Amino acid sequence: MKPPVVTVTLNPAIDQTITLDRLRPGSVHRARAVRFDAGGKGVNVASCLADWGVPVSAAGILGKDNDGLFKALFAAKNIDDRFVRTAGDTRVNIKLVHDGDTTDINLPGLEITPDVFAAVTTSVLSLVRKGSLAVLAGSLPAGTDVGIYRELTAALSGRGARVLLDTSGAPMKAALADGVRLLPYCVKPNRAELEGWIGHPLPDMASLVGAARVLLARGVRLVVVSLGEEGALFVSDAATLQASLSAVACASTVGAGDAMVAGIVAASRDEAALEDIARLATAFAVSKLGQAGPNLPPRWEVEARAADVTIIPLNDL
Ligand SMILES: Nc1ncnc2c1ncn2[C@@H]1O[C@H](COP(=O)(O)OP(=O)(O)OP(=O)(O)O)[C@@H](O)[C@H]1O
Ligand SMILES: O=P(O)(O)OC[C@@]1(O)O[C@H](CO)[C@@H](O)[C@@H]1O
Repeated sequence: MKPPVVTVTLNPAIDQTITLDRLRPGSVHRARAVRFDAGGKGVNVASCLADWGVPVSAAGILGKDNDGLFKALFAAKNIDDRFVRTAGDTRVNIKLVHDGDTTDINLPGLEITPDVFAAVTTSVLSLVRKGSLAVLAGSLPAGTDVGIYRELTAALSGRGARVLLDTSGAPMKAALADGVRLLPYCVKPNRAELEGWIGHPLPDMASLVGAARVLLARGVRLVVVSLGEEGALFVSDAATLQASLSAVACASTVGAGDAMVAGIVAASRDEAALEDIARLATAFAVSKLGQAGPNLPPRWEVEARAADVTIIPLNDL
């Protein structure tokens, strides 16, 4: 049996997606539709993995007063619910879909006490073994020590798990700082997150690849830089390539990056080569764009898209 896959979401959210004809700041809007989805980056990754047929445990911290949507998602998709419950409500993040775009308003989240973090760490470590894939994704709840992803990465790597980190700002800096000994196997920043990490603009492919290679030199094995409609860069010691596919439909861009992480996990679990990781991750992301909520369409659709992905080698950059 393949080693277990676990996702960790320390700051999950209920996503309230509101569809507007157009957004005009300062005016009254009449919404066309609203929906609520259990979300947060690691929850979305788990949801897409479950759709693909990968058994997955979802861990992290949920407010016990409004966990109904999460329970329903986990039950419907057979996701192993390992969330620690704490007092209060999980945050509700607002996603405005308008003018062919999405505007996110993300709230800070619950205040978490150290004993809750200790319980999460114990639970996550009990779920992995050598070869496991562990996804650490999203922001941290208010007041959290920014080193928590660095510490979790070290503890998980010490158990032989491969860590995929998708975060931004100070927690990303702490986990990927010069001199940190145990780094994630994979990171998936978007352009703004990578610019924030390196500290200057990355206006073209050459500068993006250069920044990704700084991370490789530190010890990260796979760097994926997601670039919206330009696709994504996949950079490892073996090769550098850009993968893209036109989106046919866009129900919501929320969670496209998380679907991409799920595709990286699914392909890495099968020890796929870099080009196949890029194909599957891109197919997951573009397939999710056509779905409302953190969901994938049927497997055959995703497989057909994977075959259609355009791959451009950039080894010479
Ligand atoms: N308009 C688009 N056309 C084609 N592909 C897209 C488009 N938007 C997103 N994608 C695909 O989805 C991937 C992830 O999207 P994006 O770069 O927006 O991630 P992100 O910023 O991490 O998103 P989020 O945090 O909302 O999940 C891209 O690398 C690309 O493959
Ligand atoms: O505030 P964070 O943790 O950075 O991001 C949270 C979030 O925007 O990420 C997911 C999309 O990637 C959503 O489900 C959720 O609302």
